[in-house]
Amino acid sequence: MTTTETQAGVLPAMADVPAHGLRVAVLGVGMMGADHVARLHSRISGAEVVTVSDASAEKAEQVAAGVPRCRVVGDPLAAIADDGVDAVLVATPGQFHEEQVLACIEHGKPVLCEKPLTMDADSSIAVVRAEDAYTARTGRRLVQVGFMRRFDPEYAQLRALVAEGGLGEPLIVHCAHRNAAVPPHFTSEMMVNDSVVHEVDVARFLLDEEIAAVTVLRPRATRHAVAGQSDPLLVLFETTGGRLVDVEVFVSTGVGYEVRTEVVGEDGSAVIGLDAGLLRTSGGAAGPSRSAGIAPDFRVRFGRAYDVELQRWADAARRGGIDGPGAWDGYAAQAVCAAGVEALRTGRRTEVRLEQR
Ligand SMILES: NC(=O)c1ccc[n+]([C@@H]2O[C@H](COP(=O)([O-])OP(=O)(O)OC[C@H]3O[C@@H](n4cnc5c(N)ncnc54)[C@H](O)[C@@H]3O)[C@@H](O)[C@H]2O)c1
Ligand SMILES: O[C@H]1[C@H](O)[C@@H](O)[C@H](O)[C@@H](O)[C@H]1O
Repeated sequence: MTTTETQAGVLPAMADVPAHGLRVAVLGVGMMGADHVARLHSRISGAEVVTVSDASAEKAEQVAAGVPRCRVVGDPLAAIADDGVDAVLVATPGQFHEEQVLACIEHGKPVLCEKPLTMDADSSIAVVRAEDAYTARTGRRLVQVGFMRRFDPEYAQLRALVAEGGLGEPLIVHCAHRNAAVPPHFTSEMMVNDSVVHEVDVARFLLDEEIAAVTVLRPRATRHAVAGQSDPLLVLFETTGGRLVDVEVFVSTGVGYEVRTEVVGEDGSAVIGLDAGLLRTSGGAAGPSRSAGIAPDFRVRFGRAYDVELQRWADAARRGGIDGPGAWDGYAAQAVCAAGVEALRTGRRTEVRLEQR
């Protein structure tokens, strides 16, 4: 079974393509949503943001003011149901994704949902099933999950190298995922669910197989850790093909946004995410000379990936489909994270419970 979904085969006939640009509603215009609105408005062709919705009316008004003809709709479900909206981008906090994505399926609207698909594996599989029922009726897929690293040129190159056998059989993947800082409410569970979820998807994307078990180790914590948090963590995935993936997740480095991945194969290894010009990243708070070349956050490091992700999604959505990681990928990531949170709690190796596809 392949874990990489390409949806070109389920796109409808060209007759269904709207003559106008894709009219997008963006739900949640906080850090990511506002960034995506700006991106859709200024860098993505064939799409326009016609509606924004946010729990904070003030924030929504502020963002809408920057986009001609964009209106504010208070109720996100009304924005989804609106006939003047062709597709939806969900960038609300994770706990609202399930209801909003299910509403998109009900109204037959393509949706790009920021990660996580939902907050747990049970609700994610419910989304997979709802979309499957829609696909059985229409031949269309609607749900794309915002695992943007798949659209990053370095990750795409690494996957191509692995897929064409350039490293021989891949055996081990080493990952580092470091954030300069996180808000005070960011728990160790969130380090798994919100941060390591990207490595879950990267591992499935690079190796094209599922993750079978997760172990989480808690090394000595940094004195900068948020109260009650174990930071850093070392997370180990075992894949169904017997490969190992280790992830160092460290969210209070005080330095910058460092995301590295190295694949070690039988015939060589390849690493991405090494910022050219970087000499050292240690020594306390980031100063310009110490962190030269390191992106401050994901909006900078993955800016190009978000551009490609949204352009390809908008192009596919105009034809009524998706082009990227789908609901199953979102579900599989949640199932692995659930095992990760249990492994974090118990200190034991925990097997992933994945439904039959
Ligand atoms: N792909 C990535 O690299 C990446 C990076 C950061 C965040 N994210 C994801 O993007 C999503 C948003 O994260 P963020 O950092 O922008 O959060 P945020 O808190 O900055 O923004 C969320 C916004 O949603 C609004 N909101 C809350 N409940 C709502 C509701 N029911 N309906 C409409 N609006 C509502 C809030 O008022 C806020 O403006 C999360 O799912 C997060 O995991 C992804
Ligand atoms: O929600 C964010 C986001 O997903 C980033 O890409 C990740 O690096 C952060 O650790 C996480 O908190």
